[in-house]
Amino acid sequence: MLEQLLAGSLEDARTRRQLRPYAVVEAEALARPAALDALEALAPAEHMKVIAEVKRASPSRGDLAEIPEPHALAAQYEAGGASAVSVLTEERKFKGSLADLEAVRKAVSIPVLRKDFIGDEYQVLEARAAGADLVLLIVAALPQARLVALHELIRGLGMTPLVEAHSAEEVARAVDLGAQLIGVNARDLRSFELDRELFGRVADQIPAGVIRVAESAVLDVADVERYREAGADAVLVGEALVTNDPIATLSAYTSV
Ligand SMILES: O=C(O)c1ccccc1NCC(=O)[C@H](O)[C@H](O)COP(=O)(O)O
Repeated sequence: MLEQLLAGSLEDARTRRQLRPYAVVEAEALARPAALDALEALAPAEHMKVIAEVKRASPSRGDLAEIPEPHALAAQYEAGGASAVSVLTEERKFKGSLADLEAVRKAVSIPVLRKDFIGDEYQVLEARAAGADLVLLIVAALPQARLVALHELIRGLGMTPLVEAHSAEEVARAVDLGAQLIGVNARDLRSFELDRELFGRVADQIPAGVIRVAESAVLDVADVERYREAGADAVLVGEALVTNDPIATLSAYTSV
């Protein structure tokens, strides 16, 4: 499934590129105001930080919420105390788009993450041109040389890579990259199986000074508390926010 998701996102990017060539998008990316400092926004603090996700659907859970106005949901996330907003821009299975990201960027003043299956430079430029401050890189999806190149490009454009791992070996690869923001995803993106204990097993591999994010299947305050005890600085939450009152849920999560 991960390979299909990456191939689909790359194919869709190639289609967009026919209409908006690389040089055009690059010029737009370079003309944007500077990206917001996501490392500052997500820096360890007294309480858990939350990256709140705009998520309509997913391969593992099907349709979750219609979200006709992603900008309005993102504004609620900011009002509720989120430190950053994640926008799923993958179109085929998550029903997202770059237009969602652009709308969210205009509505909030906290950092915005492009959450997609990123495999080439054009997608990174698109992210910056749309106003993203962070870009997701999934270790399992890419050979190390590709990760290094995309990590450097994201940083070179002033954005922050969120490097996502799902095993001790992938965390080691993220650390080797020099990632300053590492996410440990409880969801295996191939089988969709959830392992909420994984974060606790690998957290010590992440060096001091690197921000640790626990991702996926954070469904209640007890999950947030468990991740906090295991050393998470932030959680990335989708389903629980789009299927419940986002402000009340965020208020509870950010009190941990
Ligand atoms: O969510 C999925 O089913 C999924 C399947 C395959 C690849 C990625 C997938 N999700 C992306 C994410 O990482 C989550 O959207 C994010 O961590 C939030 O998860 P949740 O709070 O469980 O909605």
